[in-house]
Amino acid sequence: MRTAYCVETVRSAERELMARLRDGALMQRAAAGLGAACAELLGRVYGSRVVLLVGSGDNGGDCLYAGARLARRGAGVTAVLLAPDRTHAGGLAALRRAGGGVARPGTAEAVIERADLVVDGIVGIGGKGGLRPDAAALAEAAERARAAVVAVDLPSGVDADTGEVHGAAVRADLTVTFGTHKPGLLIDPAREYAGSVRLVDIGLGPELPAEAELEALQHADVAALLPVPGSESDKYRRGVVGIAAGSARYPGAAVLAVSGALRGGAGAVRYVGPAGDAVISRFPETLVSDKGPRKAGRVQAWVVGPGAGDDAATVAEVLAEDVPVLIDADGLRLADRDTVRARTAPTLMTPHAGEAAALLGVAREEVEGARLASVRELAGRYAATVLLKGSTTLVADSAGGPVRVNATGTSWLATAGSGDVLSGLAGSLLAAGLSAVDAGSAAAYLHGLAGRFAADGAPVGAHDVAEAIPRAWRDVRD
Ligand SMILES: NC(=O)C1=CN([C@@H]2O[C@H](COP(=O)(O)OP(=O)(O)OC[C@H]3O[C@@H](n4cnc5c(N)ncnc54)[C@H](O)[C@@H]3O)[C@@H](O)[C@H]2O)[C@@H](O)CC1
Ligand SMILES: [K+]
Repeated sequence: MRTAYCVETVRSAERELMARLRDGALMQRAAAGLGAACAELLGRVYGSRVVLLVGSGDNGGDCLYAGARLARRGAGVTAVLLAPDRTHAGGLAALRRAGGGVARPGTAEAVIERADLVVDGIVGIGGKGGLRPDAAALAEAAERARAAVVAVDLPSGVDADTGEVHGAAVRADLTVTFGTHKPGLLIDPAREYAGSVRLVDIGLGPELPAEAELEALQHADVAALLPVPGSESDKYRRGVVGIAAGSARYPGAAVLAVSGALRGGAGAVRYVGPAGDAVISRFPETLVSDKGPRKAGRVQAWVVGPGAGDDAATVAEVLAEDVPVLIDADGLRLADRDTVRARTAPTLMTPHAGEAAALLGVAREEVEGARLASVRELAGRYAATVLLKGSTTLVADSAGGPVRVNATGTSWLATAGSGDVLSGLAGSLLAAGLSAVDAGSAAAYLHGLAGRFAADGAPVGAHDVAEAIPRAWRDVRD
């Protein structure tokens, strides 16, 4: 499991740890890890040109000490100081002792333009809001330059706790972060600014609380969640998932939701709705019923909404069932909020940013720019588990606990019907007995991986993604 902690938690863990260490020890650990990562990126340190962008806090201190390490190995290191009178004194002295220098006023842009590597120590977890104009100018110069950019702890200008980016921020190729990931490094849009992320252990682990603010499942975590039939299993014990989806106008949504559900681990898939013929001709193993959800027979979890058009009655009927329900697509618009809130069985809602924006009454860009706040707000409003789809999918539960973030997705997944496959897959995992948070995050993980396998660098259709789910499943369990 990859975990991320907010600034406040990091600060208090650091205080605990620093109380037991000599002054400056943590910064030396950070600088050693940072220096090593920079050296690796440079390949040849001797003779390389390194420019340090140095703000007035400890982030600048890390940067200066790492720069001193590179200077001792023969790099030409120049520091650009944003606030010369408030620069970390120890770090600057170390850089000078190692043979590094400070850029003369007015030469910053020229120095950056000639650099092989720019190290961004403008601001770290002490940052507030978008970069100030003088810092923003340096970030822009670094973006224009051909140099590789390494961010210290965080790309300067991104919000560590939320992943929001307000105004200019540094675009890094690599971010070297200390002690723990910060939520912003795993959530878009900030994640994109971070490039690849390397975590340097500075001994913070034992001081961090057991429960993180954000979690990202890895292969082993997903493998442990996936249901495996035992020798005594029959289809009912493995779970029956009901799919109430599709309409005369959108029969394909039903087919795709069923295609995801068949690969999700439930023992049987029951389909209810007007697209029965289309479903059965593609997937003859589906149990098809035209009697409506209540009379469909045994179901351990329902998926309602994909391609549902305006069929509010079916949505209401499903929500009245006392089993886990996944609401997607049209169902999100048709579901009555108070009814969802009053449910005692789990509810998992799976909006994309546009659907989430409609439910929240804000613009789509607002949701995309503040994904963490949006998913939490929706979970609270509906007293449900909410999976917000996107380049970094988030899953939040109204009861609190860590928000899950999924990063296996690929932009090739932004294709019609891909969400229907996900809802079937997640519904199937719900029927197999996973909690709403686990079902949502394991489904997002498998779906993302399946998308990568199916796409392999080329456009794919949603049915290709569904067909690649077994491969994703095997890959995770290997
Ligand atoms: N606290 C610790 O134990 C450790 C901290 N470390 C480093 O220290 C950093 C935190 O240091 P600080 O608390 O000094 O804070 P920072 O260095 O992150 O930022 C504070 C400085 O940035 C300026 N600033 C804030 N917002 C700005 C903006 N929007 N535009 C331009 N300038 C802005 C402030 O005026 C202040 O001088 C971490 O990110 C990490 O790099 C590491 O050395 C490891 C140990
Ligand atoms: K930084």
